[in-house]
Amino acid sequence: MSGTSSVLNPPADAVAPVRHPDAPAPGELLGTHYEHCFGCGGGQEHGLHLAARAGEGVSVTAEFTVRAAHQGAPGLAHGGILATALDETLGSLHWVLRTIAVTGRLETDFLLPVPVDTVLYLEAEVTAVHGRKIYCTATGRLGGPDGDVAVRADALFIEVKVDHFIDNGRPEEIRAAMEDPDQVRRARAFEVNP
Ligand SMILES: CCCCC/C=C\C/C=C\C/C=C\C/C=C\CCCC(=O)SCCNC(=O)CCNC(=O)[C@H](O)C(C)(C)COP(=O)(O)OP(=O)(O)OC[C@H]1O[C@@H](n2cnc3c(N)ncnc32)[C@H](O)[C@@H]1OP(=O)(O)O
Repeated sequence: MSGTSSVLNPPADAVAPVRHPDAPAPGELLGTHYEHCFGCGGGQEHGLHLAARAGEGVSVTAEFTVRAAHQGAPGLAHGGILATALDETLGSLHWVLRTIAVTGRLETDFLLPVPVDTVLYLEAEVTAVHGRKIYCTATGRLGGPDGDVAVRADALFIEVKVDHFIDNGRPEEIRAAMEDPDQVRRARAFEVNP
């Protein structure tokens, strides 16, 4: 069973997404956007350590290996962790658009159970853009990039300025991030007009 709510259908005057001319080349490893991100950061012991690469067009691919720390039922990945992997992959699209955006809505279908030690092969693409609204979709497959779809998602991301994080984040982490030249460089890499 699959159905998507109407707010995830782009309006008639939405436009096709445009790959930013300075986007990383297809196949290039994107790296983390924040060291302590649960999805992609190296600084989270039980995080997903998801490694994403730029794809063709406005797309990315990623791999996530399910670990024992990610269980819900015995030996199986927790659904929320799988939704996180989809959300993180979708979030990585913004390296290719060079836009900072946050998840507004994420709708997920869980089609197959995903065992511990499985590699989930993820792919995400932007389908349309309407003002600040970025419509996108993602799949997670088992056995290889062309394997059976185990999870999928449709999502709406909303473009924000870097001030979204500076104004809302806990001051101690924001201070540390702003004092880290690598972090400032990474945040700017998302912005077309930093
Ligand atoms: C130097 C220091 C650096 C520090 C920063 C470091 C790194 C930063 C770099 C990158 C990080 C980027 C992202 C993180 C990456 C990956 C993680 C995975 C992604 C996530 O995990 S990210 C976390 C979860 N995420 C949130 O934490 C969002 C909480 N939320 C809000 O902060 C607001 O809610 C917001 C901003 C979304 C909107 O607020 P807003 O006031 O700006 O805009 P507004 O409400 O007007 O919406 C504008 C148009 O979007 C439509 N719209 C909005 N929400 C909708 C919904 N849910 N469903 C349907 N339509 C929706 C409206 O209907 C309107 O549509 P229309 O224009 O047609 O009227």
